[in-house]
Amino acid sequence: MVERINTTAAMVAHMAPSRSTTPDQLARLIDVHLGELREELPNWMLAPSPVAGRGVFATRDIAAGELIFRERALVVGPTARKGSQLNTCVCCHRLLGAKQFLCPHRCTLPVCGECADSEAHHNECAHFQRWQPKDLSEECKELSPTGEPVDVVNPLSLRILTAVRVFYLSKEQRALVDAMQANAERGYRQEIIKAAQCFRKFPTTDKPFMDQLFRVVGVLNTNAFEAPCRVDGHESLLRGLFPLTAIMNHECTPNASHYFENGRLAVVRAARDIPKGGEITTTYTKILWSNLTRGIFLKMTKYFVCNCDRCNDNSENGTYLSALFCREQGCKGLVIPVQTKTLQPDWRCLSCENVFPHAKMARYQDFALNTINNRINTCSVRDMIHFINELCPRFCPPSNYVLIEAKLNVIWRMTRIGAEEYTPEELAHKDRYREEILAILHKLGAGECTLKKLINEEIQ
Ligand SMILES: C[S@@+](CC[C@H](N)C(=O)[O-])C[C@H]1O[C@@H](n2cnc3c(N)ncnc32)[C@H](O)[C@@H]1O
Repeated sequence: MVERINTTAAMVAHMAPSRSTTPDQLARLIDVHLGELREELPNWMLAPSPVAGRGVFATRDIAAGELIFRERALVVGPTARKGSQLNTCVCCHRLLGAKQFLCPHRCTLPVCGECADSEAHHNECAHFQRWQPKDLSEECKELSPTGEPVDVVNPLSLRILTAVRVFYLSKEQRALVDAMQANAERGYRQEIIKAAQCFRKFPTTDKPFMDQLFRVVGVLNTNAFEAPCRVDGHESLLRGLFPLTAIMNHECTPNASHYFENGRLAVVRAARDIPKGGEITTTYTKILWSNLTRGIFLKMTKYFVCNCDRCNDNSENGTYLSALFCREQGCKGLVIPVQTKTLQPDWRCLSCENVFPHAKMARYQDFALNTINNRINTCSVRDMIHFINELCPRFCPPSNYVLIEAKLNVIWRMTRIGAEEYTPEELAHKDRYREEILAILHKLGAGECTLKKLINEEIQ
């Protein structure tokens, strides 16, 4: 039975923080959370990490491909990202009708008829009602071409739902949330301030509650994953907190890979052999991104600078994923960043040895990125293959990560269910792209990573 909490004060009292969770307490909370998914003798353990904070470590040798753990989400909710279909039930994640899909109890959350009266929706429904959401449907009536009322969801209030759900977890589950790292980032406050504007009675003056909420949102932004979920053919992205998966620290070519089953189960496997005592790592970025792109992403979204071997090698294990063409007239050499420990390096040509300032090369990289991404968004697969093979080589070296990602996009589109028929020549290009990407993953030492599995098993 879900506990019913009726006032903000009761929620806060129920959510009292335990500031200093010891490693033993954290391990116990994780065990309780794993429940029957916890192995009797796990091949992992939690320990302080030389990389950052706590980490996950191998208790014995683990072979590549071996299962490390499976974990159910502690809490999930809608990501409500740009481009998400907001008319998706917040409980069962089914696609709802296009016009009327909001909860009949006027909490303004999109929910199906069955879930509207379910135990799972009860607390959050009452909670949103108490905050008195502003009803956008009335204001946006004129947007409907027929003048009929059309339900409208504010993505900002929808995104706060995962945080609200944290307040209704059990005491031990909330102690686990409280034991997780929360980066203190001012941008996270904006998320709450903007959400507050969607309600008439958001308790903005209730400092203890707001402090709790800021911390919960900090925990979510530091640790939550975007986990794909498919229900009746409808795909949505869930914002899911998987505490054990989240405790794994980042490495740009990690020794473990994680994937999600229907948004609610995380599965972690060894990508390479991991020796007893070794830290088990995962990646917070895309594996094919260049050093600079990963560095900027980690700095801007996770607030740290990675210092792994791959980040410290400006040839990027010989993959030259950052490389651009030399800007010197007549030279078609490859230019790569010189220094590795800065996000604004000088760039040097491997042929003529000329050095270029970062600003110039960053503009060139942006041009390549925008040109290729514009094509991806607007071109058919057939035109994309022509563009990649005939036009890209004029301005972008074949090793550049943007071009590699474009090839991955072509493979992906060609193997989608319901994709059109392709000529033998087009299929041969697809196979060549596959081989190229597998060779890059091999050079990176990525082992049995998720992308390799995807390329070999699903997008052949
Ligand atoms: C999801 S937490 C990882 C678990 C964290 N170590 C803990 O003790 O809870 C993500 C945070 O861990 C730290 N972190 C993870 N990988 C790192 C790395 N390779 N280098 C530096 N900091 C890292 C960063 O502060 C990052 O924002």
